[in-house]
Amino acid sequence: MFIEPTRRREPPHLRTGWIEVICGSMFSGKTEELIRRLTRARIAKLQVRIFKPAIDTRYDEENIVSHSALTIHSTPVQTAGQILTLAGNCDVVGIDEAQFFDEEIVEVCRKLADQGQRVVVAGLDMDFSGKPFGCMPQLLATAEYVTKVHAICVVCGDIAQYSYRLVASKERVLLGETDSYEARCRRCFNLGAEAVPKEWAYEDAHKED
Ligand SMILES: Nc1ncnc2c1ncn2[C@@H]1O[C@H](COP(=O)(O)OP(=O)(O)O)[C@@H](O)[C@H]1O
Ligand SMILES: Cc1cn([C@H]2C[C@H](O)[C@@H](COP(=O)(O)O)O2)c(=O)[nH]c1=O
Ligand SMILES: [Zn+2]
Repeated sequence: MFIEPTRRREPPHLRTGWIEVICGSMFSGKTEELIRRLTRARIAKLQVRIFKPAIDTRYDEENIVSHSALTIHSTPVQTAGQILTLAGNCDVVGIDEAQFFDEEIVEVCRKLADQGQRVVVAGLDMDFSGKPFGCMPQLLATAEYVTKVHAICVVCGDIAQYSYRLVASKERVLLGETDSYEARCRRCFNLGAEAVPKEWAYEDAHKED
C-alpha cells in the first residue's frame, strides 16, 4: 500500500513537490486509490483540489465516482491548462481519468510539482486494443511514484490488466462501464470472443457424450 512521503512543512518557496501516478485497467481500483489518498491528505489538513476531464460524464457531471460508488467532489475542466489556474497554490492536486487529456497535462503536472505541489494522477495505462493510452506513458515516465493496480479477470479469475471492449466500436474514446467493457487477464484478452468462463470450460471437459 502506498504511504505518503513525509511532507516537509516549510515555507512555500522551499517546499518540494512530486507526481504520483496510479494506473491500470478499468475496474482495477484506480479511482478508489485516488480517493483514499486525497481523503488522507484532507485528514492531514492539507488543501486539496480535484479535477477530471469534462468529457467524463459517465456516472456524474461533477463528482468522481468509483465502480463501487465511492465519491469525491471534483471540478470538471475542458483543458489541462485550466488545472494550472484553478489549482492555485493548494497543497495537493488530484486528477482522475488523465488518459482523456492531451499531452499538455504532462507539462501541467510538471509545473505543479516544480512549484511545490503534490500531484496525484489516476488513469488508464492501456486502451481497449492494449496500446498505451495517450499522455499516460509520459506521465508514468516523469512521475516520482508509480502504482499499477489490477482488476480480476471476469472470465477466469486471474489478475487482469486489460480492458476488453464488448461492443464493436473502434473509436479510442468510448465512455462506458460493465455494459461496454470487462477486465481480462492477458490470456483471456488475447482469446477475445473465444474466451469462455472457467465453469463452462470445466463443464465442457466433463460432459458425458
Ligand atoms: N473485474 C473486477 N475486478 C475488480 N474489481 C471490480 C471488478 N468489477 C467491478 N469491480 C469493482 O470495482 C471497484 C474498483 O472501482 P474503481 O476504483 O472505480 O476502478 P477503476 O477506477 O480502476 O476503474 C472494485 O473495488 C470492485 O468493487
Ligand atoms: C479501455 C477504454 C476505456 N475508455 C473509457 C471507458 C470509461 O468511461 C473510462 C475508463 O474509466 P475507469 O475509471 O478506468 O473505469 O474510459 C475509453 O474511452 N477507451 C478505451 O479504450
Ligand atoms: Zn482470464
